[in-house]
Amino acid sequence: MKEKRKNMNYFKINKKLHGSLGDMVLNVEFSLEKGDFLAIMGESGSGKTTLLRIIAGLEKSNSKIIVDNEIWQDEKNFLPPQKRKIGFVFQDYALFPNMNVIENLLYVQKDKKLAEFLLEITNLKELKNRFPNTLSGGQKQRVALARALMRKPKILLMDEPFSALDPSMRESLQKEIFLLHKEFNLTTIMVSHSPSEIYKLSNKVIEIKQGKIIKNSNTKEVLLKHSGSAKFAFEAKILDLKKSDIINIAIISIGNQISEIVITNKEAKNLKIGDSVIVSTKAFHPNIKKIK
Ligand SMILES: Nc1ncnc2c1ncn2[C@@H]1O[C@H](COP(=O)(O)OP(=O)(O)OP(=O)(O)O)[C@@H](O)[C@H]1O
Repeated sequence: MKEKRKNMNYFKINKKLHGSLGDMVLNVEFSLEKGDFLAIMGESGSGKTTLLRIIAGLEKSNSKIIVDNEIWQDEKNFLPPQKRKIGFVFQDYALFPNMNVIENLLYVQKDKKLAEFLLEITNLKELKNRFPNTLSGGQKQRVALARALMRKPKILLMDEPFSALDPSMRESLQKEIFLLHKEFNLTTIMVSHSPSEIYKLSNKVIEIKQGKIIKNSNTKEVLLKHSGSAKFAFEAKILDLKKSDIINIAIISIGNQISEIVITNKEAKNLKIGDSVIVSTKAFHPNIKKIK
């Protein structure tokens, strides 16, 4: 893989991990252009968080990391975390509880002007003297984001940043992150389990399984992979299977929705509760009703 093109960021990550199924090797290689928004998906324990921590320099590993033509890590070099231009947003915010909002930002860098600017654009100005325990989840996550931007990062890392938020908070923060990513021309890497979030925010997706990349593509290609000739396709989970005299019904969950669908005898024989399935339809005239 070509690793030194201008504006290219190159990552070749290698680390032995003790996985739940025994030892496994996290071994992934990818490159990103400035301005890319990469989503990383994969089952629990596949190595996603460790990958972010290695890029941030928080874990020792046998890796090669080049960001904006600067070697952060290779066989001979290891740039410590505080020297890497990284912003890290964690799932649980990780704010300093004994510091108010603006102090949390200034701890990273004593640049009052930048801190005031970031508080302004993340709508936190009114809250700058408040302590984290008096803020809502969404507000805390916005502080974490503003703090991550204090370093003017070359790479913004986010580990499931919306998972602790309710759906409306999640949606407004997603919009904010999308705008900030564009405005600051960031290169962002986000771990996420949510296809809709990945679709809205990212332009590239990597899927990891047991430490290896099993898909690396642009977002639309990966997420619309099941469409084929079908018009709609959703990933769903079977919650229950019922059989009446004439028909078989599967109760499925799609995101936060639960639906009943009629299935054939043959399909019913192959399915059991808990299975993940693709439900697709060739409906040509969908009915769409606005609810909000
Ligand atoms: N420093 C380490 N040394 C050895 N093994 C590790 C280390 N850090 C994590 N692991 C193991 O590597 C595996 C992957 O962990 P990781 O947290 O990266 O997974 P993940 O994909 O982020 O999972 P989740 O989606 O549940 O957060 C786990 O089994 C974990 O116990």
